[in-house]
Amino acid sequence: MTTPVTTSQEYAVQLDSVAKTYGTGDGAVTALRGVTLRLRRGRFTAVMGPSGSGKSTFLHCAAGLDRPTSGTVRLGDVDLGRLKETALTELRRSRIGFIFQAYNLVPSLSALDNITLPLRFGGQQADRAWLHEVIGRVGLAQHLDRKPSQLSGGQQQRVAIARALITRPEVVFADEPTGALDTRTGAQVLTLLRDLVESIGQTVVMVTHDPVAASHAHSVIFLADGRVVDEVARPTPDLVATRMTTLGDW
Ligand SMILES: Nc1ncnc2c1ncn2[C@@H]1O[C@H](COP(=O)(O)OP(=O)(O)OP(=O)(O)O)[C@@H](O)[C@H]1O
Repeated sequence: MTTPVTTSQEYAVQLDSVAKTYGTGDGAVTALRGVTLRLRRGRFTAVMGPSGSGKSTFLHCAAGLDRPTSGTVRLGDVDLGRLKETALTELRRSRIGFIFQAYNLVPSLSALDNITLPLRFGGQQADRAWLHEVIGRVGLAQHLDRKPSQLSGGQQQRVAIARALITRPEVVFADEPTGALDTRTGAQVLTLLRDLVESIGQTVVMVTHDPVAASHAHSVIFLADGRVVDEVARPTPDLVATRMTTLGDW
């Protein structure tokens, strides 16, 4: 019998005993209480949990936007806790993609300039072939000259997805990416994310409140009171909704 070799290459992100407390003394709030988690490469993982369960805190710590109070977060082989602030900023720009509920596009820039912004921040030129592929995948070829205000919500989120992909990041973190979209447009965005995982092997981690959104993922991790309490593979909306009702308000 051969023992499977577990290498860090198998996992895009690894959290070990991650705890996060905001504030000190009487006002201290503990948002994460020892989260240990491995996120496999090339998978679409959803993170769910009741309001206040620590989802945003988890995302911020896993993506290097915030530092845990204790424990370690690794992106591939890199221990984020060992990086100085400038190195962490550069890692976020070049190796992580972000998609937010509110799109977070620069209003004065065209769709094309928004998409290539992470490259320009790094003083890099766009790889023409990759830029072309990304624009094609998100279906924006006809709208590249438009400013965000001239685009629908779904189109703006597609710009944000293209921007997240342009540096070929190891992981894309999405925070309620369909929270501001109607059901149909939201479903299109989720299908696009899943297609990116299936076709180019993009690793995607998404925080959501929505069982239907979570059902587009390969698996769903459930948080409650700052802890991982369950994981469901091949989720369906019903399965996710049922699990959520046992976890409290959401
Ligand atoms: N900057 C902060 N300062 C103090 N407490 C915070 C801060 N950010 C979050 N918290 C607290 O940490 C806990 C977890 O918050 P977090 O935002 O991670 O939960 P969440 O699951 O994302 O919630 P929601 O679904 O409502 O967005 C909550 O009790 C929250 O009030």
